[in-house]
Amino acid sequence: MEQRNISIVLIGMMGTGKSTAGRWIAEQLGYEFVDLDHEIEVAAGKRIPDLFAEDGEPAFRDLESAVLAKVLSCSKRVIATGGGAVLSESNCELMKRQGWVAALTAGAESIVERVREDQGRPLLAGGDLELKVRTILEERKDCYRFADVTVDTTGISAEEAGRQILMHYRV
Ligand SMILES: Nc1ncnc2c1ncn2[C@@H]1O[C@H](COP(=O)(O)OP(=O)(O)O)[C@@H](O)[C@H]1O
Ligand SMILES: O=C(O)C1=C[C@@H](OP(=O)(O)O)[C@@H](O)[C@H](O)C1
Ligand SMILES: [Mg+2]
Repeated sequence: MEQRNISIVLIGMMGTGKSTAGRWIAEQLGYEFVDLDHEIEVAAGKRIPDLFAEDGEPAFRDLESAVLAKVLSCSKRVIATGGGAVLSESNCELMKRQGWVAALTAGAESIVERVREDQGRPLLAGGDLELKVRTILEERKDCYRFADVTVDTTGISAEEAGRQILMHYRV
């Protein structure tokens, strides 16, 4: 597929700025912005915390995979995935085959600051936030390596992260 039309898929830990940078990149390119979490909420008819609480994480993951396959069927999209979409190997294979994949990273302290006020992430709810962030970062540290490009967002704005991704995409 011609790289200039291929959909951009953003992966990375919660709070690395996938949704924020993704929306900005889509605006710059005139591509459609798709937030996978939003599409999952529409498909489920409920918010993500309710989906986790009422149906469980496995049900969320199944829906995540189904919605991912659907949104990857079109080019000229910027797709912000959820941080755990990479936990399924078949999801990763699909992203790699159907999209151009950019991974966002950030240090644990930055992530904690960014997600602290947001109650929308059930995996980070309750207890010691920093410990949860560090544990999940460690558990998933190898899951984002398959990306075509990786951008560290620590200390830079979401817009600057988007700019760096676009520079690589346009090459
Ligand atoms: N590069 C950045 N620097 C500072 N804050 C950011 C940055 N990117 C995103 N944010 C903020 O961090 C929070 C989480 O961003 P979000 O885009 O939802 O991340 P993700 O989709 O990766 O979980 C939001 O409040 C957002 O405004
Ligand atoms: O990392 C994860 O497992 C998750 C990340 C969230 O998306 P963001 O990465 O956009 O926060 C959302 O999909 C859900 O709460 C689970
Ligand atoms: Mg997001």
